[in-house]
Amino acid sequence: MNIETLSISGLLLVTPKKHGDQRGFFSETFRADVFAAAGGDANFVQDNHVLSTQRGVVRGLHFQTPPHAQGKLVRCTRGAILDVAVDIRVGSPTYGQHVAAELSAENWRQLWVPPGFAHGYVTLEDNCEVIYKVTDYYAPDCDRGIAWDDPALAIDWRIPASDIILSDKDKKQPRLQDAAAAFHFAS
Ligand SMILES: Cc1cn([C@H]2C[C@H](O)[C@@H](COP(=O)(O)OP(=O)(O)O[C@H]3O[C@H](C)C(=O)[C@H](O)[C@H]3O)O2)c(=O)[nH]c1=O
Repeated sequence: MNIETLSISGLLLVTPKKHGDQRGFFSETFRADVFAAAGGDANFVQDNHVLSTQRGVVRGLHFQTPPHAQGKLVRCTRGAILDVAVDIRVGSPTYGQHVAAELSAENWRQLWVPPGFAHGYVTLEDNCEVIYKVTDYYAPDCDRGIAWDDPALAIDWRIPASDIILSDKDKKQPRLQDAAAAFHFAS
């Protein structure tokens, strides 16, 4: 399992090893000891499995506010997504900046998104399945969002805006500048 840091502190790109043979493959997709040794501070309590049937589905940008903020370890087991994490920690030197990582059944990569980030992804193919572990339970009252197309974030989703498919909720998320501050950077 290879784990590398990214341009924004706290984010990790995890690439588990696939052991292939004539039957297929075996892969340890999560190891608590390896993840912790790389700085992943996580106690996962819930697994999510999501199917998006069409290319161009954007889910996000979402986060849960404290006391139910979630860290997320995200992977794509069918198709391909562009996974995006936006630093929303007030006072962070990278506040409002993002990392975008292509996660796919092919590259087998995972993105660790700690609390303090808004998270979202776009499907790059039809029939994408995303599985992710989270460090706190679903708390609808703490569910918040940022507009996927906030011009201040300048996210290149790689899919024409005319092809983007959104939930009704995500059609009316606020821009970051208009959203209540939920996280403060602790250096
Ligand atoms: C998040 C969640 C949702 N639900 C139910 C609530 C709705 O009936 C249905 C769809 O929920 P929603 O439209 O919020 O799903 P997404 O748009 O995929 O939301 C996710 O999008 C981005 C990628 C995230 O990072 C979050 O994990 C999450 O906000 O699943 C649950 O039962 N449990 C849950 O943990």
